[in-house]
Amino acid sequence: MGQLLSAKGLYCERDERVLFQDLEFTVNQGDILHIKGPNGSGKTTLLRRIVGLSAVVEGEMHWPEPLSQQSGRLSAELCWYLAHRPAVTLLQTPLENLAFSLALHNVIPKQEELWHALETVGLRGYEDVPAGSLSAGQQRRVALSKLYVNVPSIQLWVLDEPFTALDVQAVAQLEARIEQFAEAGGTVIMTSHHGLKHTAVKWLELGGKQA
Ligand SMILES: Nc1ncnc2c1ncn2[C@@H]1O[C@H](COP(=O)(O)OP(=O)(O)OP(=O)(O)O)[C@@H](O)[C@H]1O
Repeated sequence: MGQLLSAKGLYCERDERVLFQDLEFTVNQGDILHIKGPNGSGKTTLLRRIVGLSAVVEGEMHWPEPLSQQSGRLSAELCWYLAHRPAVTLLQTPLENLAFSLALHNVIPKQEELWHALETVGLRGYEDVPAGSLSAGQQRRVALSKLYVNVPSIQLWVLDEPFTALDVQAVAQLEARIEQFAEAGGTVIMTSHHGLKHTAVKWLELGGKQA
């Protein structure tokens, strides 16, 4: 499978503290790249740079077409980015949140696909409850539900601590879904303090070693 991202000479300094320097890595289609490191080491900062939301990281990042826009930045329509705090609209129901996320990517799924995704993440029965009335783990499940809708245009998942607040069963289910996406040729770049069991995971440790 082809190369998806190559990054070279990445440097980031915050409040006169160097978070990382001379950082270099490549990501291929089908890879799961696990970015590790202690709290405050710059994992979220790096993910935000990868999806083009942060300008504080210097250095080169190259995406092949069609993943890159003319500016050389990642094209947002080809990627799901799940931020550390679930991007869930609290006044909307899980069903509305999911439909809205997909619509932003110009995806209008069949109603049964939405129900299936919500059922898979254990939110059947809660589809009409405003997300603000759900628990932290359930809100995380709302954000994750889009990963269970098949969107052929999405080639990359960028996930920041996706296991936060999930129970043991939901963690195992999400791990399996990540593996399934990668086995089908999708690429995952993620942070997690939770160790992944998948054997094909590549990892990158900020301030540490790379594999
Ligand atoms: N907007 C900001 N302005 C100034 N400093 C910031 C900003 N965002 C993050 N930082 C600093 O950058 C450092 C790295 O933060 P970041 O969130 O990338 O770490 P992390 O490795 O993801 O941490 P955690 O494991 O706790 O999620 C922290 O020391 C943080 O204070």
